[in-house]
Formats: sequence, C-alpha cells, structure tokens
Amino acid sequence: MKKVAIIYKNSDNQEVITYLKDNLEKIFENYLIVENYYINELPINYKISADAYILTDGTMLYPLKDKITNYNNIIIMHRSLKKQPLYEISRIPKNTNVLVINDTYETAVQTLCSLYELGMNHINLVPYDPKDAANSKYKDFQICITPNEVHLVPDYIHKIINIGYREISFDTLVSLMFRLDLDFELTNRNLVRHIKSIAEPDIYLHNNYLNNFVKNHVFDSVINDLPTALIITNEKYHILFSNNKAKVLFDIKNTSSDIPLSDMVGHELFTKLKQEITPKDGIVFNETNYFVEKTPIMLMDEVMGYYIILQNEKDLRDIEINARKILAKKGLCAKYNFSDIIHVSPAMKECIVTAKKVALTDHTVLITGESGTGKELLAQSIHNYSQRKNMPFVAINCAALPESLLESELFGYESGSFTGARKTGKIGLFEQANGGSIFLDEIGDISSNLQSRLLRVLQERQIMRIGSDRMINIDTRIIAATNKDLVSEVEQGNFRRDLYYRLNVISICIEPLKKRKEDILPLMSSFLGQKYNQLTDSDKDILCTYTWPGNIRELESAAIHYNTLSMLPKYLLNSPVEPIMVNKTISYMDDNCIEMEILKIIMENTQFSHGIGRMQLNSCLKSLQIYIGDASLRNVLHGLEERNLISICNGRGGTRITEKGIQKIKSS
Ligand SMILES: Nc1ncnc2c1ncn2[C@@H]1O[C@H](COP(=O)(O)OP(=O)(O)OP(=O)(O)O)[C@@H](O)[C@H]1O
Repeated sequence: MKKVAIIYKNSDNQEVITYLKDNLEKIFENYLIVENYYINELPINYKISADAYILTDGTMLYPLKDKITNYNNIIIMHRSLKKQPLYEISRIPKNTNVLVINDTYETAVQTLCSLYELGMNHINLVPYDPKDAANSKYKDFQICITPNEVHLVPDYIHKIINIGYREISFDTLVSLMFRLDLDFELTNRNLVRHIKSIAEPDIYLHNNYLNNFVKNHVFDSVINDLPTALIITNEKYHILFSNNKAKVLFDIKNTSSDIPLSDMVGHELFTKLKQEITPKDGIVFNETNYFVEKTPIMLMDEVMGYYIILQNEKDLRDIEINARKILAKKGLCAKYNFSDIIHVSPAMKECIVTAKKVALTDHTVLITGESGTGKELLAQSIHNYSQRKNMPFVAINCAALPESLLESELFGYESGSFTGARKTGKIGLFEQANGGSIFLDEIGDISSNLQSRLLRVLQERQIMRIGSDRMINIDTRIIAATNKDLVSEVEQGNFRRDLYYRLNVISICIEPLKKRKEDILPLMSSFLGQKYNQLTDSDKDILCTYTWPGNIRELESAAIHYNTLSMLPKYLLNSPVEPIMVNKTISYMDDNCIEMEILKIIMENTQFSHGIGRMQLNSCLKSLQIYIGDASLRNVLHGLEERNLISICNGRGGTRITEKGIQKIKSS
C-alpha cells in the first residue's frame, strides 16, 4: 500500500480536508492511505515521509523545501467543479452580478476562475472576501455561488447556488496514479466514474482518457476471454503477454512479463514454435492436438516479437458443429454426405468421383437425372465436401413456385417494392446462401424472364434486389438440377442456349435406377435394416426386375410398405411392366441389348409374305432366357416401329424388319 501526504497551509477548513481525503481514498480504495499535514503545525526539522506529496497550493513548495524527502513525487492539487450545478448557473440571466463566496478571498478567486474556464462568462462573477464582509460594495448582490460555504453567505443574498465542495481534478488523479504505479483495473474504473461527475475545461484530456480506457478495457476482456491461447513474445521469445487460456494451458502463474517462453512450454514445444510455422500447423501438447499460428511483429524491417495462437482442435470442431446447428435451425444446412449415397454400380461410382473433384472447385454444376434418382442428395454431398461446408446450403424447387414469387424468393426485394411486400424488405436466397451454395432444383422449369436474370447472376456474380438499383456482390456456388432434357429444351426454344452453356460447366448425369440395378438390393437393405433378411428370393427378383419409374424415392416407399406390412406393394407383384432378365441371375441386360436381340429375331423370321407374331417372338426370347412380359414387349416394338426399324402389320401379317433395321443390326 502506498502512502500519500496531502499538505495544507493550516487545518482551518476541516470539512474540506476530510472531504478531499475521503475523495482520494474512495478512488484508490485499498491501494493507498492518505495522511494530512499542515505546514503551520510541522515541527522545525520534521521530514514528511510518503510515496507522493500533494500540495494544495503551488506557493507551498518553498516552505516545504526541507521537509520533503522526494521532490520528484510532488503533485500540485487542482480542483474541479461538479457538473450538476453548472446547469443552474447557466440559466442565470446574462450580465447578472453574482458573488462567489468561499472560505477565503483566494479560494473564491480560484472558484471564480474555474467557473469562467468552464464557460460561465455570461454573468459578472465577483470574488467575496470574508474578511471584508461589512464592505458595502457587496450589498447590491442578490445571487451568490458557493462551494458549500453557506454559513459565510450574507443575509441580503436572495438566492444561493451551492455547487458543493470542489473535487480533486482529473489531471491530479491521473498524475498520482501513474507516479505510484496504480494503473489497475479498479482504479481506472473508479476514475471513469469520477470523471463523469466533474466538469473540466480540458474536455480532450477527458475524452482521450475515456476512449483509451474503453479501448483497453474491451481489448483486455476480448483477448483474455478468447477461446484460443494467445502469447505475445519479444524477439528473444520472452513472454510479454499471455491471455487467460494460455496461462491455464502452460501454467503461467507469474504475471510479470519477460519470462522465457521455453520455461513455460518445455523444450520440445519451444523448438517447434521457434521454427517457421505454416498456417494451421498441428502440434500435440499434453496429449491434445492444437493448431498453431505464429506471426512476427514487425517494425520497419525488424522483427520485434511474435504472437502465437494455439487453438484446440476439438474446440474448433465444436465451433463447426455449433455453426452447423445454427444453420440447420434456419433450414440452411446440407444433411447428406457422399458416404450417404448407397451404391455399388459403376455408373454411380463414376458420378461420385466427378462430384468429389468438382466439389473442390467453385464451378457451377448441372446435375441431370430422372425424378427421385438422388440429385439433391448429390448436391448436398458436393456442398458438404467443399470448402463452403460450414456456410449455408439453400435449396429451392424452381417448379414449385409461380414466377413472381420465385423471383422475389431468389433475389429478395427492397421495402415496399410491390403490393404485399414486407415493410422491412426481404433478403433473397442468393444472398442467404452467400459464402455457401444454392441448389436450384428443376431449373428446366424457370420462365424466360428468370432465365435472363439467372444468366446475369452467373455472368456477373452480382444480384439486384427487386425494387433496388444497387448491385450486390455474391459469392454463392450454384448447383442446378433438372429431370428435363435441357438440350432438347434448348432446341425447342424453351431454354436459353447461353444459360444452358453457363450452367453446363460440369454436368453430372445420374442414371435411372433401372439402368443401375446393382444398386437396388443394397439400397433396399439400407432402407429395411434387419428386416431385409426376411425378403425371399422371389421378392428380390421382383425388386430387381421392376423398372422403378419413381427411382429411389419409389424404392423407399416400397421399403416402408414392406417394413409395415411385411409384404411388397401389390402393384409390384402385378406390375404390367414385366421383368426383363437374363439367366435369372442378378445381372441384367440393358434396354439397348434387348432391343437388338428382338430386332435380330424379327430379321431371322421375316419372310416375303409375313413377319413374326408377338407370341412367337416371346417364345424365341425365352429360348434365349430373356423373359419379357407382353406389355413390355409391345412397348419395345412400338419404339422400334417409331424409329422405322420394323413394320408391324395387323392380323396375321406380323412384324417384319425394315431396311433401316437391317442396317442397324449390321452396324451394331
Ligand atoms: N443412392 C442413394 N442412397 C440413399 N438414398 C438415396 C439415394 N439416392 C436417392 N436417395 C433418397 O431418395 C430420395 C430422393 O432423392 P432426391 O430428392 O435427392 O432425388 P432428386 O433426383 O433430387 O428428386 P427430384 O428430381 O424429384 O427432386 C431421398 O430421400 C434420398 O435420400
């Protein structure tokens, strides 16, 4: 604890003396004790021993010449007025004569000067001399200002403005704080409180101090409460600062700086930290993984020190999980990963290989495939495999909304831009997905107006809200999907060619389930779990031979049916679309091979006068162990006829090969 001596000329005004002592002790709390000394009472050879001396008047320096041990720590006390009463003084009418009454003429002059310094110069202030109280020159005054010396106010004064005892000025307190090394959080906080109650002419000093206090306070608490350990060292790796996390991690108890870092972190880690560290290098300390970053602190070309950040790998992962939870709550999160895509087929494998490659870039992706083949699943997996995985994933089905609504959903709008628009305006999905990905499902269904707006987004990477004239930059990866044949849509003039080229940067086509039958049973097994073992061979045959027009979505429904009722849906059993299979094994011919086999049989059986009937054709197929139902066969024949490969005659004429059909067989 430090000792401060406040030195007065005499002990006449005990109330002020007590007030100032209390004032000082209140601000510095337990860090100092105050003792009062009065020059007129000091014995001749007495030496005042203290850490700092506060003189209430500069003229006291001379008489104190031999009584003070350390001249460097003398501070002349300045005084300040309280803020509150100044308002009342400012309302006194202009040019009014006002008496300033204090315990002495000198202190009255000091108070008067303080008032003028604070801008109270609209009134005529006159210092009062208590020793000359009878002087008639004071008799005309009706108003007085006094710092708590009400008992000295003469009777003829009508209005007394008591401004209370003057406080110790801010500069006096700051000077004391620095000289005695009392720059602590607590003293600073008390000083800030004190500043707020006093009025001082040097407002810049106040504001500077306050701003610095706020800045330091914020920096301190932010840096100390950081979830990462932070150490600042000098160029010799001596610790200058360590935040709370670093103190706990390395058991840094000594608060004084300049401790060698090696003493705290051990030789092994110190050697690593001294080396060049690439961003996010990993180290192990106390069996925990940390990512380390080391940045030199430069002054001109010289390294002055380093700041080192260590981040617990698990904390990082937790942050990631939390961020995902928040996005998930808002529905802006991709759930699926590539590992969720169940497949064994080479076709799907190839899709995933391509998708993984493209995920690591920011290119636009176009996913095509029939409905329910897993386009959204693939889109989500691409997002989650990309650098953007912790940012939003926004999906929208472009076919589900009318054009105007889709436009406002995608681009957002400014407040009041159309009837029914929200007052606050609305942020569009492109903006919401900023930093992440947007999945535009059923892109083939958007109107020509939206096609041109989308083209602009793809080209400029900027959007403009409806009703706004301001372009907003967006950093959103676009993944589009469609079950339409976009090439033929372009040919028919339904889809802009330029937009198609912009979208079709990398395209991934997911085959329908009927073309990757190997995936059916693994998918079913995953949907059914344990119950899969109850499927009979015949059930499996049915599953594998059905053509699944609804693809995996339909397969999922069939699994739910089986799970609930322990049987496959009836429509599968009685399906008009009969199985097409070879050798009853789970290896299947694709539609093209079957067509070719049928074409060959028709050619072999085409005579001048007649062709081959369906019954005969089917038995020929069976002899080749190709089993195909009548409805399916009719479909295939119809397709071949449409392409002029065969001709079908009614009645006994049967089906015959055409010249084009023969050419097709020859060229196969
Ligand atoms: N390979 C797969 N493994 C596991 N589940 C899958 C697979 N493919 C699709 N699914 C599931 O099938 C359902 C349909 O998939 P998804 O919505 O991704 O298809 P889509 O092609 O986007 O359909 P649409 O074109 O109708 O929007 C989803 O429940 C999805 O999880």
